[in-house]
Amino acid sequence: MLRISETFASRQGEGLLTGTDSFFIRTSGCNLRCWFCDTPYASWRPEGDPVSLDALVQAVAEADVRHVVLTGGEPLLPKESVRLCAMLRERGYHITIETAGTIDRDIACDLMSISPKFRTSTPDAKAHPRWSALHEQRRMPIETMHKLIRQSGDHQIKFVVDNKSDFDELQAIVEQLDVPADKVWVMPQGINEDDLDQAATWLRPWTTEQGYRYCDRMQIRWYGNRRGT
Ligand SMILES: C[S@@+](CC[C@H](N)C(=O)[O-])C[C@H]1O[C@@H](n2cnc3c(N)ncnc32)[C@H](O)[C@@H]1O
Ligand SMILES: Nc1nc2[nH]cc(C(=O)O)c2c(=O)[nH]1
Ligand code: SF4
Ligand SMILES: [Mg+2]
Repeated sequence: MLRISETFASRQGEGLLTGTDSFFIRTSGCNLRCWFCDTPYASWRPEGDPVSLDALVQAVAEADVRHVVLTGGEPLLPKESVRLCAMLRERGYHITIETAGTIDRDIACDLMSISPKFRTSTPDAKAHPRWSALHEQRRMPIETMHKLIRQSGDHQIKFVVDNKSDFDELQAIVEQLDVPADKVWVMPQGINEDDLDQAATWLRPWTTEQGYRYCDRMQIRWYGNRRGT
């Protein structure tokens, strides 16, 4: 069983597979608490009931797509995700895992999409002292990220940039992960088109200068910031 906040058919809105029809499985629960989390119903206030792995495989079959995105919350937190991923791959699906990359699991997927969390994503220490400390302690286990990358067919590193002060940390992480520039995606923090358009004015040129790839959040442009899209 896996606690699930939502499943839905949509198009991948971010990164390498942008535009690809996909079935999304969103686990509930997260070991971090980014202040900007766009799915608080899977992190800060986790919702949803346990669903059997067989029922999830069945839901994927009914969706009639080849691509599955396992996201959350943090999909590597429940160990049952390893089995679900294996079951789906045995059936020939392409699996993307959207993860913050902080949990060490022996899991194989087709595209490991790691979104490392900067110090600026830590929640406010006064309002959330416990989660602020845990976020800081957990967010950057570089060796775990290396291992997740090694285990998967392909990978992308997708940074959420809130402001220019994130640039130095981004560069330091790219260096430590030792990934080529074309695996690095730079995505603006934002949950509406105005945020995205504003960020693009300063973030897109910087991204291009560095040789990285710019990651718009197309689902917001296609559907708005709505659940189940
Ligand atoms: C909700 S997270 C779930 C997977 C995993 N916990 C993670 O953070 O990678 C899915 C994706 O949304 C990104 N994200 C969450 N809130 C965001 C925001 N306000 N602006 C931009 N990206 C955001 C995350 O960085 C991640 O790439
Ligand atoms: N359309 C769409 N594309 C996405 N790519 C990553 C998502 C996520 O929340 O992990 C996501 C999502 O929630 N919707
Ligand atoms: S790690 Fe992902 S799911 Fe967890 S709080 Fe941060 S953005 Fe939300
Ligand atoms: Mg999302």
